Amino acid sequence: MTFLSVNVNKIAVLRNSRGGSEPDVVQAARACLDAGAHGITVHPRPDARHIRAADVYALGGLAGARGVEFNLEGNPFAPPREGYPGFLALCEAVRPAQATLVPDGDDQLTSDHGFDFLRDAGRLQPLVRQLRDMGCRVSLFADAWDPRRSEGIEHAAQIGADRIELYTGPYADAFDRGEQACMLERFAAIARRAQAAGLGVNAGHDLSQANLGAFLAAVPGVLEVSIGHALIGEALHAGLSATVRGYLAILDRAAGDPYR
Ligand SMILES: CC(=O)[C@@H](O)[C@H](O)COP(=O)(O)O
Ligand SMILES: NCC(=O)COP(=O)(O)O
Repeated sequence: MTFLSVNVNKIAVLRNSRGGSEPDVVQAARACLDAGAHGITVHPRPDARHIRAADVYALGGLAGARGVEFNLEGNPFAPPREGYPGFLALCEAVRPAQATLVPDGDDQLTSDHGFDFLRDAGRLQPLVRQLRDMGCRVSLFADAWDPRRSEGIEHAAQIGADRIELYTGPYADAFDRGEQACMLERFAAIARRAQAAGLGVNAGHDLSQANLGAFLAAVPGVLEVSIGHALIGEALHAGLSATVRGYLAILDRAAGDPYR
């Protein structure tokens, strides 16, 4: 069984667009867990464009109270700044069940590549150890489509990581073009190599109800998918009709009010 961890970054995007606290990320996370999601993911960015440190603390508390996995994603090399204490400091404070390290820069619109393990293993090793000492399972964001980056995937196991997370953005793009077959073969091959090295395999980025089934059918043993962007968009579409009907019911009641 593959676990679903819902990424609630996009709820915070909406909230921050108006200031204030609505829509509330903790309430959204609670709804996801009530519906059966296995965990909650957030990927706070140093510029606090969506998830803020306070959200991380609140969601960590919710996950702890509900006994579900909290997956905290981020770049461990990004320096702290005002409003962002740094990835390791956040992990120290909330002790997420899983820390997913992602090598992205502040200037990126979103995550778009995994680690180059041949190059990055040395500097990752002490961080992996620190996070494991905090009690976190450690997962490293990994490419499957770019042979140069996935070349040293076994190094992830050698430096003590528990899992990799396959960056599925290129798969989602290929799926949209109807050209996913060759991409799926590459993902399946890297997943098998990682598993042979003793690593668990997670996956995420741009997965959706349209492309998830084919991915899981082709790639063996995926332990967890973290999904946010498409899931929150799909949830908006799924909920729009009912919400509009709710407003119309209010207007109907008001029209029948003789004191109006
Ligand atoms: C690592 C990954 O693929 C996701 O965490 C993704 O980066 C979400 O981040 P944004 O919501 O900022 O795009
Ligand atoms: N790790 C991937 C994630 O958390 C969500 O990515 P996306 O579904 O928002 O693209």
